[in-house]
Amino acid sequence: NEPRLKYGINTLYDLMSELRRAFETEHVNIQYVSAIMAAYKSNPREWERFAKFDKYRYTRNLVDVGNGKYNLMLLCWGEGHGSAIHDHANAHCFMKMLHGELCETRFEWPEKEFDPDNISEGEEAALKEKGRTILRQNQVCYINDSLGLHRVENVSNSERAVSLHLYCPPFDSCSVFNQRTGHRSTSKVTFWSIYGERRNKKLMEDVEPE
Ligand SMILES: O=C(O)CCSS
Ligand SMILES: [Fe+2]
Repeated sequence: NEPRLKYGINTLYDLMSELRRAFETEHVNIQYVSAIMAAYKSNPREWERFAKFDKYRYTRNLVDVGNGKYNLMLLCWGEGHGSAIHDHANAHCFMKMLHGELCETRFEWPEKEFDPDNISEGEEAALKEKGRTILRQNQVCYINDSLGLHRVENVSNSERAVSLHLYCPPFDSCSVFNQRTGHRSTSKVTFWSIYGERRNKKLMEDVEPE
């Protein structure tokens, strides 16, 4: 199902329908999905209706449930907002920059299970950093658990950032890690808005595929 790419991905709608086609089969073609997402040139007029910012932390705004195969969402990062160090719950994670820049820092998995009686003191942290990348507009980044953990942050103190994330299969919780101790805990992930609507808490849980 690659021929469509030669006609280009002109709108967010094109991108969403091409992604639906790309995920029709069980096999996830990482190169092809990355190429489609890279081919879309960000146009704020197409995605600003999903872009909701919160003063204190980044927001997750559901755009499409992809026939139940994946979640496509817009993440809105105020100045200085960042994620915890996290894994991706055995799912594929594709991330495309739509506005501003984000800094991605990757980490190795903790070598040993967290031992509360033996927390490594001193500056050597339990999670080894293994690289830092500045993601710029329209760039696509891919990660899955076999590639390690990461933290994503908007390090700018003057510019907000918006990124488009696709998780396949969808998940509603992941693991978060303490960089110094390697302690792992589970974090539920929620949506600030659904299909552009800010809904009350109750409705957040029961999102049915469109
Ligand atoms: O989905 C999240 O909240 C993590 C954003 S970085 S992939
Ligand atoms: Fe992530």
